[in-house]
Amino acid sequence: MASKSLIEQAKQACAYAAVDNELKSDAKVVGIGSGTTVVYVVERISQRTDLKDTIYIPTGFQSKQLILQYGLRVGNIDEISSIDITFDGADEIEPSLNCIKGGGACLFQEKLIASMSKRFILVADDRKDSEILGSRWKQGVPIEVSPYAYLKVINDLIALGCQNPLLRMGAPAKAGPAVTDNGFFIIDADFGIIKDVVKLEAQIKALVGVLDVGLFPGMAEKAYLGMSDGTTKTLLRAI
Ligand SMILES: O=C[C@H](O)[C@H](O)[C@H](O)COP(=O)(O)O
Repeated sequence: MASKSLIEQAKQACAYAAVDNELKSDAKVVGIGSGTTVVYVVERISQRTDLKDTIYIPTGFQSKQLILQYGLRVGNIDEISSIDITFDGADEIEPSLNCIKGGGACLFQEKLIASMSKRFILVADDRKDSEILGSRWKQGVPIEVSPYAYLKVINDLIALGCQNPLLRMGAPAKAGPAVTDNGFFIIDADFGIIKDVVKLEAQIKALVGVLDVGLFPGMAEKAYLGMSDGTTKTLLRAI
């Protein structure tokens, strides 16, 4: 069997460390994010024998399939009012743990689950480690929009200072735009270096037609970063 690339090893290391250190035996409800790094979170959880009664709340189709694939209990967001802890990936993380998410077109359900969680823990390899948002993730801020409103939102984003907002396309897997788990489109909006994350998030969220934006300010408590030398670095949000 081919050995894992260094990046995959880094993802696995940070995910395993996050689960080992943060997931306590008394956790009743656990949120599971989306993307390639949380696969290792679920893999590690499935190796535990002390979490028999725990239910797992997915953040989208991939996340739900992952929970089922590992034989864990899927919970329904309609049946719970709070989540003990959520693990999720990120596309860029700055030292204060503000982050960009949505590179894989999942962001609204992720933000919803994060907002219901007592603790929100990020797992990522060190390509996501950044001094300031917008300096490493160059694809732009992902924004989930109603298909009916996408052109109006693109024009609004230009008025907000985005040079070239792009409607994300589904090629080669799908002709036409990428469609999210909620039946919405994604616009990638490059705002360059983002100095005021809170303000930009509020401005974009206020646009009619926007479901949510992949800026997550002030939500994560801790980030586990898998480094290329095999170690894991932990970042803690200053409160
Ligand atoms: O849309 C996708 C999600 O926000 C992911 O959590 C994010 O893109 C990070 O994914 P990955 O762990 O694959 O880098």
